Amino acid sequence: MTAPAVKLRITEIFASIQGESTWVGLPTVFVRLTGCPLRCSWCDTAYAFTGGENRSLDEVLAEVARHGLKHVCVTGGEPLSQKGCLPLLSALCDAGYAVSLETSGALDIGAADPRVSRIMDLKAPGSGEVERNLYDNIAQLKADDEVKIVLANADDYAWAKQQIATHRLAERCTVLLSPVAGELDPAQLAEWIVRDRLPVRFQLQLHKILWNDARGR
Ligand SMILES: C[S@@+](CC[C@H](N)C(=O)[O-])C[C@H]1O[C@@H](n2cnc3c(N)ncnc32)[C@H](O)[C@@H]1O
Ligand SMILES: Nc1nc2[nH]cc(C(=O)O)c2c(=O)[nH]1
Ligand code: SF4
Ligand SMILES: [Mg+2]
Repeated sequence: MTAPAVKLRITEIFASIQGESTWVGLPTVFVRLTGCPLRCSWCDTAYAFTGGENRSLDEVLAEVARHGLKHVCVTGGEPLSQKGCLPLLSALCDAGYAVSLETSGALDIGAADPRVSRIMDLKAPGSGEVERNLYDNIAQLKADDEVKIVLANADDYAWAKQQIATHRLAERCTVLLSPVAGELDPAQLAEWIVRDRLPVRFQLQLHKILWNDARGR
């Protein structure tokens, strides 16, 4: 009996410079899956909540291959909200790509192919989705995963400090602190991090510096 066809709903596939995580700066193919069960107040990708096109796994792999890059970032929307995301991740790894997964932290990361670098958000209160954090994910984090906390204000920063200490996040993997574009002054966040000697990596969304909020960049 042949395996059922893998279905994927895709918003966009594009080549750009990785703008986030420790992979920042690398030419990368982005595969943006459609749909998300969360509605973070500051989400910069609401256009991926709906729409998209049905694509087969083979069609997606062929389009990724046409870009001729080594790095692939599977994102969304919330990619793990589609069952097809898991076989997509494994097929990309089997094809020899270096794969990262951008995920909200609200869904179980445990079934993702262990070769994938999971860039997992921990939603701060300013997102309006702090209740959705799935704390069981933390014990599953590997050294090549990353936790990203996007901060909208000083309260979010205080919350992040508490989370980092309580869950000893920096002992597990890289912790990224990222300011909400247009809400928290990046320089202010950088000064807090240095002042408090936080064991984190400050991040700015590089692609927004290059191309503002353009889609498909
Ligand atoms: C669009 S989300 C898609 C992946 C997944 N749904 C998630 O939330 O991690 C990709 C990344 O962009 C971040 N992000 C979304 N809107 C942002 C904003 N306005 N400022 C800074 N980061 C933002 C998210 O926190 C997440 O780390
Ligand atoms: N250039 C670029 N880098 C990114 N890294 C993570 C992104 C995302 O939307 O998940 C993203 C994105 O949308 N564009
Ligand atoms: S989980 Fe990700 S895609 Fe969904 S609303 Fe939040 S930032 Fe946007
Ligand atoms: Mg983005």
